[in-house]
Amino acid sequence: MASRFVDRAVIHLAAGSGGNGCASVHREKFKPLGGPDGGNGGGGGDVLLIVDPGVHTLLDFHFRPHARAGSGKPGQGGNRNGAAGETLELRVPDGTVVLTEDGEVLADLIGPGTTFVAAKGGRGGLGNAALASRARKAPGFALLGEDGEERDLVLELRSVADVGLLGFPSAGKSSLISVLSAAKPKIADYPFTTLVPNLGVVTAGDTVFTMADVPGLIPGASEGKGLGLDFLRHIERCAVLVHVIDCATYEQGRDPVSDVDALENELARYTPALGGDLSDRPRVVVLNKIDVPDAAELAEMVRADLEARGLRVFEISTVSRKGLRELTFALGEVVESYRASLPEAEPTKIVLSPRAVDDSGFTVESDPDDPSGYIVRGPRPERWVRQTDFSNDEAVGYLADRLNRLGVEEELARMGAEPGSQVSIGDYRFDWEPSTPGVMTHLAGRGTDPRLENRSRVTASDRKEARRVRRDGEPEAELGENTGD
Ligand SMILES: Nc1nc2c(ncn2[C@@H]2O[C@H](COP(=O)(O)OP(=O)(O)OP(=O)(O)O)[C@@H](O)[C@H]2O)c(=O)[nH]1
Ligand SMILES: [Mg+2]
Repeated sequence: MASRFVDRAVIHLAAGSGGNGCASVHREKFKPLGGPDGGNGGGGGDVLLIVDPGVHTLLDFHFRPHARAGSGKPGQGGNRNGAAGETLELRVPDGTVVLTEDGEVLADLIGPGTTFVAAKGGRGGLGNAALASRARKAPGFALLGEDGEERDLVLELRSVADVGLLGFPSAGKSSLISVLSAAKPKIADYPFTTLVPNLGVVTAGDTVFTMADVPGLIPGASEGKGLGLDFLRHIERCAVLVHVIDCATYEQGRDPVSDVDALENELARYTPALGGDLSDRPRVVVLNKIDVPDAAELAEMVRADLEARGLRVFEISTVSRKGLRELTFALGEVVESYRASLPEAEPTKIVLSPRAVDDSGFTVESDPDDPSGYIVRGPRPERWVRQTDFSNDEAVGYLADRLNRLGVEEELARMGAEPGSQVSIGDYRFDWEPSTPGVMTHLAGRGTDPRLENRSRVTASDRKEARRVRRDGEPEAELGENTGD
């Protein structure tokens, strides 16, 4: 069969990069150096996964496993900020579980509209206007935009249904859902007809419940045989498990009791990724195909054996429709009492993001590969390094100021770093040149565009501005210290 199972997909996502900030100096006739006016780069677009009730499989992701959100535009002179990159919204079916490639569950997406930020767009870099401060009146640099996050994720579909039908291939699971609900799944006399779960809505008096027909199970499924685990995933969310047993099979070594044993054995060996335990789910046994005389006889024979195990047993035929009404109402009752036993439902989480919020910490360690080297780790130092244009001395000086303020220099000194020691942060390596804490921030040279150096005395334009402020009450560009954290 050429069909592929489409309830699992590996996807490769790239969020948009942030645009670079702009370093620009305002120019006007008679006022050639009017101050920094470089705008900020736009933020990169996120990649979002959003539950859409109109989407039922992960098929699209098989054909298009790569997705990229839009990048932010660079800032421009005249205080123009770059446009933000476009967010990419990927539509996934209800019940999609998001995992890392190592199998760690990141999110379980249930309920229409539930959204998961799968890859975060890079921040835009601040322009030199936003970087200006009292100590750094006209920065001759801007920050670089950050790369967007790139992630490889696994999507798995776990149907959200009240009742899960399980059974050997060709037992009649799809037939059963087709006679109990409006669902019209493919039914055929070859095994593994069903490759994706079919969902049906069943009405039993006042009770309405959903039923999932899942691919056929064979012994060894829990080790991946047949459709294996692809099948077993779907029952994780089902409140009630129904064994659909083919009483008319002539296959060697099979009979209703050993079929139930085989199914139970696979269930027992399966470890639900979402936690919990399948052994406590209520079970019902359906003996199918009793329109066939031999099957009816066999069903009658094994009923007592199965009931002795505490199982509720129903004899049915999806062809003659015998026993269907009784089965439907019994399932409705089991579903109702299971629902009543559940703790209060958690409200649907609308936006899920697994990332930690606190990014303020950092560590300094000696470099195992370099006896005189040190490695600085931490979200902020690493981000600041990525934002730095190393071809610009002023930008490098600004980075040093930031690291110093965070206490990185102090910690390096405490760890025994000396001038010239190799320090690695993220993908970058530096020769460490310690600055004396407290002194650097007063160095006028750093962070000031050399073209503006003679502005340390009060100029005509300063006086003019002061007059304007007295008149209008508002400075033209009073910029606080903005570090772009
Ligand atoms: N005689 C008889 N045949 C049935 C009955 N129910 C289903 N069948 C037949 O059994 C075969 C398999 O039925 P399906 O409903 O496709 O079985 P399934 O369990 O969904 O099979 P897979 O999807 O392959 O796992 C088909 O040829 C059906 O017509 C029944 O009550 N009586
Ligand atoms: Mg089927």
